[in-house]
Amino acid sequence: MSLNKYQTFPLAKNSDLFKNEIENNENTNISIDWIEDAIEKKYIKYYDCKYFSDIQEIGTGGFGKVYRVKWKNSEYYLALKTFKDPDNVTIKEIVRELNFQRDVDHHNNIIRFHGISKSVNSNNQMKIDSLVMEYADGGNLRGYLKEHFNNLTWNDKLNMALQLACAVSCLHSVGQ
Ligand SMILES: Nc1ncnc2c1ncn2[C@@H]1O[C@H](COP(=O)(O)OP(=O)(O)OP(=O)(O)O)[C@@H](O)[C@H]1O
Repeated sequence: MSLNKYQTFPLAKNSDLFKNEIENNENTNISIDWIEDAIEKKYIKYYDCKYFSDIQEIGTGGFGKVYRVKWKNSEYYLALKTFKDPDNVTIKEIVRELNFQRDVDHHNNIIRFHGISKSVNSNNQMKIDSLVMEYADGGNLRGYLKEHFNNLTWNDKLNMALQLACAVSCLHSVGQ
């Protein structure tokens, strides 16, 4: 099964002006409204968590736990970056991450953003549960090098260094 990539955000809301407005605005509701609007217009794909199965914790990051899940009945794995109880700062970080993902989504060496899973909180307001990402099945680079370093040729190492430099250069080009 192949999942669509929703790379583009609403054009009118895609400008740097709007991006700054969102990121600098104290009002969290504007960020929430923006995400809800993008989901409604299908610029961001919404993943219903009832279709996640075979859920396995794979790591912990700055936002919260990261899980590997299967989507619907496919053999296809996704990574979920979850948020326990996103406060105002986290919600702004999520919007920042969404904008940032949009800018780098074309790059082969950067994990794809697929969408969002959400629920409703006690105030009947949308609550973002997780970012749904491409699952990297090769583990992290440190682990990979630990296990395989001695078997890598200079060509392999050069290729890896090139891919890393390419990805970092792309991140720098969008101000990260
Ligand atoms: N897409 C993914 N596929 C596979 N494993 C992942 C994926 N994303 C994260 N992980 C695992 O979860 C761990 C935490 O990832 P995460 O990106 O949340 O943390 P981070 O590196 O601290 O970044 P951030 O500061 O953005 O939260 C990683 O070290 C990795 O082992």
